[in-house]
Order: sequence, then structure tokens, then C-alpha cells
Amino acid sequence: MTDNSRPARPVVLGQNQYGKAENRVVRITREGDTHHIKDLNVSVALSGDMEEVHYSGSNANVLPTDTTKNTVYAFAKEHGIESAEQFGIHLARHFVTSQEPIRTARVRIEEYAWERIGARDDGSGPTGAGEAQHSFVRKGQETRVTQITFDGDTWEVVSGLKDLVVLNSTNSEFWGFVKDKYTTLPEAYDRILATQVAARWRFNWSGDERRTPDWEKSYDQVRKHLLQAFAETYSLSLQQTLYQMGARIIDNRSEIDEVRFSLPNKHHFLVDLKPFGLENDNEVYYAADRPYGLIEATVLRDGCEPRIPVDLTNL
Ligand SMILES: O=c1[nH]c(=O)c2[nH]c(=O)[nH]c2[nH]1
Repeated sequence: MTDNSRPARPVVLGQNQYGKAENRVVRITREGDTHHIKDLNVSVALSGDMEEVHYSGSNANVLPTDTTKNTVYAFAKEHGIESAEQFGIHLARHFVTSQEPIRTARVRIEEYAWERIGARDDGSGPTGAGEAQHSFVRKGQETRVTQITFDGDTWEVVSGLKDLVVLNSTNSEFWGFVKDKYTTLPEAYDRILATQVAARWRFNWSGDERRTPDWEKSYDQVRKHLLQAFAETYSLSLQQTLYQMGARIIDNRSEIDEVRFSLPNKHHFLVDLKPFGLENDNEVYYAADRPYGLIEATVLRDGCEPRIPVDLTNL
């Protein structure tokens, strides 16, 4: 029997997914004159029973990507955006449970933070005197990210951040390393340590509504522990600092089993000022942008399986 819908060639379709990428959705919630803002970039990827559209062009199983876009905006209105994770969970569940051919939904979200103009520096506390009610300035720091995957059975929530730039102007050394005939790096006993943190952490949440983490609080706490560990670790290498940041998160956040980091070592080289008759007493540096050392590792709760992909650029 020949199957007309499938070309008689020694070729088969492999992994495939489709959806609308980078839906930029801004949701304003109004509490009287005080407004709240959530600013997301939502990418939906659906997969399942999609052989026919590839082999024969039949769209019978295809929910248009245009519809996935519309769903993102409609859900922002109907359900609001409490957190990126909650919003992604809602969308993933909707696509898998409402469309028979769709078996797995992966929702990736980037969140851009805004703060009230005039807000207290620590960003905490109620809207007080001097804080604008509806005027915001985009926070120039990190981008928050999350990825929700649901196959009708199993949930995986991996959240994280990227582009969080941090620097210690002391308490960092690097010495005692291997030296071969190509080694020229001088040992450093007081150097600048700087990096642009990309991190992902995996929740051990299984989909039980009664045990859903407080996603907003969890993010703030993970960020706090990560930054405190960076600041407080007397560093003998960026690798050691990375491990301390991960360990601090695993130790303090029971909802998280795995953290992966990708840390570019943003080298700061002392400038030779001798040609100008000047001493450089650890004061003037050249901030090199490339090449950079790239230090990457996963830190796990003991006994847990690593599941975050090694290459964070694909996440
Ligand atoms: O913290 C560091 N780790 C390294 O592995 C390394 N290699 C290097 O040249 N400088 C550094 N710094």
C-alpha cells in the first residue's frame, strides 16, 4: 500500500515545533490612580501530531500561529499577569488541553522590569510620597526569563536571568594555575572580578496547585542570594564564586533543585602607565570586551538529575 501523503523517498520528518515567537505584551493593571505594569516577550512553541502538514500540506491539525498570538493577548486581559511563570503555565495548559493534536507546549518568556519614577532605591515598600503612580523608568539591569514545558502530564519550569552585570573591585585573586610554555598570565593577588550573569534554575514543582511556589518571591530571593554570594565570596577563581552562588541558592530555596550558570569573565587588565612615568597602583584598568574566559557549570541538590541544557544560549 502506498501512502500518497508521504513522499516515497528515504526521508523522514524529525523533531518539529511551531508557534508565534516574541509576542510583546504589556499589561497595565489599574488600582484607582495607581497603575501596575507587566512587560513580557512571550514565545510559544507547540508540537504533537504535525506530520501531515509537513508531508502533504494538510492544515487540519494546525492551530494557526496567529491564534497563539491572539491567545497571549486575550489571556493577558482575561487572567492578568501575576508572574511570568503563572502566565506561562496558564498558556501551556490551555494549548495542550484544548487542542487534541497538540501534545507539548513550550512557553518562553522574557520579562522587562520597570520601576516607578521616584521610587525608593531599594524598590520595596508601598507607593509613597514622591513615587509616581503611572510613570515608570525601565530598569537597566537584568532580564528575567522563564520557560514552561507541559506535555499533558509532566511540568517543567525553568526560570532565570540574563545580563546581570556585577563587579567586585577587590577580594579576588587568581594564582597557582598550571603554567606551560605558552603561559604569560601574571598571578593576581588583588584583581577586579566582573561578570555578566546568565543563570537558569529548575523548580521541583510537579504541577500540584497546592504546592505552587510564590514565583515573584522566589525570583527576588534567588536574585538576592546570588548577588549576596557574589559580593561575600572571597574569590580565588570565578569557578569558586560560581559554585558559591549556586550553593547559596540550593541551600536557601527548597523549591529549586538545579542551577546552571554561564559566566563570562569580564577581564579588567591593569594598564601599563610606566611609559608616562606614572605608577599604576591597582587604579587604572583596561576593560576588555573580548576574548573573555567563559566559566559554565551546574550546581545541583545532591541526588537530583541535571536537566537544564548545557548551552544556555539555546534556552
Ligand atoms: O577566575 C578565573 N578562572 C580561570 O580559569 C581563569 N583563566 C584565566 O586566564 N583567568 C582566569 N580567572
